[in-house]
Amino acid sequence: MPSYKLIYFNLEGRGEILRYLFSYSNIDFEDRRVEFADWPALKPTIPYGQLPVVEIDGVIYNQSLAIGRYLAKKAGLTGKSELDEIRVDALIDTIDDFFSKFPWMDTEKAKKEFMEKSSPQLLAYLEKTLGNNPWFVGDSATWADFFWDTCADSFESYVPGFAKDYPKLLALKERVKAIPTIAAWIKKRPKKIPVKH
Ligand SMILES: N[C@@H](CCC(=O)N[C@@H](CS)C(=O)NCC(=O)O)C(=O)O
Repeated sequence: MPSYKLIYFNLEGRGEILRYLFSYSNIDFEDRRVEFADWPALKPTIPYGQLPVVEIDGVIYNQSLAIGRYLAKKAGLTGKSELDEIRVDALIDTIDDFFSKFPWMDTEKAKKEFMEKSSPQLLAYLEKTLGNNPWFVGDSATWADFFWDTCADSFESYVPGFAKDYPKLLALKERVKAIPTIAAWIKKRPKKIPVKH
């Protein structure tokens, strides 16, 4: 088994999908959390100067979704057919587009306004895709379900209740969190630093 080290900030953010995927597959990984004060010195040593990265047997790989897809493939979480894989990737890319546009560093007001304006399109699409099924694609969980849960948790810490009108999407999050290996990870992970509102 290769040795895995995830390097990310002490946040859920873009690192948490990888922590979920490692945990789901019971793959041991070092969960290295970089302090913001140490980042300027570390940044030049990281390919493309951004986190997360994963070191596999001493070699650094970047881009969270490239790494996520590698782990999801190993776990059988990318979809059961080629067409299901398109559906899963489309969900991942759509949620990621939204995540990238979210004004993380802006004011609380700007975050709330962005959510009010832009989230209905995302949430309606996700709810329609889910329909009355337990998972977004096919009859079992995929990493798109996991990604929705981890990203929604990040949005929720800044704009509480942003998905309150979408009970099916909220129930999906609970379903992901109830998967035993994910539940075990959530129980042992470091507590989130509360966001000041
Ligand atoms: N597309 C990249 C985005 C990575 C990214 O934006 N990382 C941010 C944290 S979430 C970062 O490293 N910020 C610090 C910096 O750019 O100096 C990925 O998914 O890995």
